Amino acid sequence: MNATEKKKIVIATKNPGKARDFAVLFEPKGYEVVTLLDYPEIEDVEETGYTFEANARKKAETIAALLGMTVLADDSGICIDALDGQPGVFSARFAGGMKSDAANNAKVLAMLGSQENPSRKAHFHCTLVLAHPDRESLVVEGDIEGEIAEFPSGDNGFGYDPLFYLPHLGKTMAELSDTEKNQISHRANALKNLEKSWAAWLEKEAD
Ligand SMILES: O=c1nc[nH]c2c1ncn2[C@H]1C[C@H](O)[C@@H](COP(=O)(O)OP(=O)(O)OP(=O)(O)O)O1
Ligand SMILES: [Mg+2]
Repeated sequence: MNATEKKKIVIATKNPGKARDFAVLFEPKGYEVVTLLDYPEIEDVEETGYTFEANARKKAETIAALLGMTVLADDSGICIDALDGQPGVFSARFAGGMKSDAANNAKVLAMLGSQENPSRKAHFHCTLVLAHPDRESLVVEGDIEGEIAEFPSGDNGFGYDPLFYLPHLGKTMAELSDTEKNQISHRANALKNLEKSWAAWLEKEAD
C-alpha cells in the first residue's frame, strides 16, 4: 500500500445516515468507508434477532462470509423509558415495514401523547460487531442519554435525531452538526470501545 492509498473499512449497512456518521467517524483516522450502498447486488440481511447484538452479529458475519473479509456492522435504536424500552431493537420498523423515519417519530409522539405526564427519558443504543470469516467476532456497545422532545426539530442527522433532545446542549441531535453529533453519539461511544480492543483482535491468530 502506498502512502496516499487509504485503508478501507467495510460497514454492513444500507442506511445512508449511518454511512455518513461512519464516514465522519473514520475519515479522520485515515479510513475510507465502504458500505452496502456500494454493493447494491447484495441482498438485505433479515434482522431476525431479538437483541441488538444478535442482529449486528448476523449482519457482520453474513457479509464477512460473503466478501471474505473483515466487516463491521451496527445495530442500533432508541429505547424510551415511558414505553418500557420500546421501540428498541424494532426502532427501524416501529411504524411498519416501510421504515419511515417520519412515521416512526410520529408514532413515538402519539404513544407518549396518550400517557398522562410521561417520563421523557430515553437513550440511543449502538452495538457494533467486527467480524472476519476465520475469527470469533468482537462485540462492543455505546449509549447516549437524552429526552424525547415535544415535537421534532432540526434537519441534520437521520432517524429519531429530530426527537432526541440533549438537555445539556439545549438542542436535539438533528440540530447538531455531523461533527458535533459524532463526538458524543452512541455510535461514537461504541467506536471508542471498539478502538480499545481492535488492535488485539486483529493481531490474534485466526482460530
Ligand atoms: O444516530 C441515530 N440517530 C437517529 N436514529 C438512529 C440513530 N441510530 C439508530 N437510529 C434509529 C434509526 C433506525 O430506526 C434504527 C436503526 O435500525 P438498524 O436496523 O440498526 O438500522 P437500519 O435498518 O436503518 O440500517 P442497517 O440495518 O442496514 O444498518 O434506529
Ligand atoms: Mg436494519
